[in-house]
Amino acid sequence: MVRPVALTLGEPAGIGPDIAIAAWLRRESDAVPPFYLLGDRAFIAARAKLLGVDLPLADADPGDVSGIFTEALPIVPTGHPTTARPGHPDHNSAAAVIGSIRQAVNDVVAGHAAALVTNPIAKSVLYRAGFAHPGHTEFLAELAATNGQPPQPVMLLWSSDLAVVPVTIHLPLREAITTLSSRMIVDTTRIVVAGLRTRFGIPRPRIAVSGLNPHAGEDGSLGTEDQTIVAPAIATLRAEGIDVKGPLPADTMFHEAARRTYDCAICMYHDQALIPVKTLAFDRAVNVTLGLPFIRTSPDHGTAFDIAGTGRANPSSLIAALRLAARMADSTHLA
Ligand SMILES: NC(=O)C1=CN([C@@H]2O[C@H](COP(=O)(O)OP(=O)(O)OC[C@H]3O[C@@H](n4cnc5c(N)ncnc54)[C@H](O)[C@@H]3O)[C@@H](O)[C@H]2O)C=CC1
Ligand SMILES: NCC(=O)COP(=O)(O)O
Repeated sequence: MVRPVALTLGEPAGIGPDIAIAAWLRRESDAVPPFYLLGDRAFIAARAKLLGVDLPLADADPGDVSGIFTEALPIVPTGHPTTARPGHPDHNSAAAVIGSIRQAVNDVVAGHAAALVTNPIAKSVLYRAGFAHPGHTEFLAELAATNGQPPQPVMLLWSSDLAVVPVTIHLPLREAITTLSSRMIVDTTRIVVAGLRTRFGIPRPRIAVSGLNPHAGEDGSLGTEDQTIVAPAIATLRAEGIDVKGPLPADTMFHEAARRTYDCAICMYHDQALIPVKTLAFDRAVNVTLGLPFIRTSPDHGTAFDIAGTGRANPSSLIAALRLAARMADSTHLA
């Protein structure tokens, strides 16, 4: 039996429901693997109606999904009635959003689902409801903790044009710079190399590490962190036999010819990594969390409140996330 992918509700006032519905409608044309949505059936039915879609829905258990998927979008109820209006986020939806994530993680950990795909959440809305984690990446690591110790999660943005990883993730830029350490770069890169080998079938990943400062510090005259933090991390990784180069000036490492020389770029902060990949591949890139004991992917974009409920949301990145999650779940033979 094919185990399905568990898809979370995400922020209900955003485009998550729209793209979930659109992905199911494209299940045949885009070879979308069987998935189920963890949410409120009446809410999904109302959004489909708003979008003008005649959508068959079926309440399901994860075990029933592969038999249902061709005929109806399977909904696994979470017990949280949801009433959000598109484009109008409300922190009262937080329990439904977080409940959906928790239940999906339980399903994956219990083996009922092959992988977890998350729809976008509005982080500031959840913060107002008391959510204490910067984003999914850190929350999922907390949920995966053993003996109170969360694994180090690594955010990989994957596309056929470019794969990038930010070493510091959801931090204010000032804090990202003071937090950055050689240890973080080394630990992150080790997790990336292991993930590319076991989940992506790249036996000897080629890694490019960016500098932090303009021109990677210009020999120390534009900042010393490239010499004192980044270069020693690269030396450590090289001594372990990892194919790694850098620190590379971040402004010149993403052009087409440069991209052909590496499999993944390790960057020092969020926007240094995400701007190039979202510019090159906004519709195709997938956010993957490495370092967890289960597979998690997500579309690269956010909640897009400006177009929720209008039918203009493009489901391509979600479809890529569903397909990649299923492919990664199939790749355990590479481990
Ligand atoms: N994995 C996650 O949960 C993520 C959540 N977010 C959250 O999303 C919220 C909004 O973030 P923004 O920076 O505005 O980014 P966004 O990605 O939601 O929107 C940026 C622009 O891209 C457009 N867009 C996004 N996805 C689209 C799609 N599938 N089809 C067509 N157009 C699309 C939007 O309409 C908007 O004009 C924030 O609260 C942020 O925290 C952002 C990124 C990832
Ligand atoms: N910009 C990427 C992003 O915010 C995704 O965060 P996460 O919710 O997947 O941790």
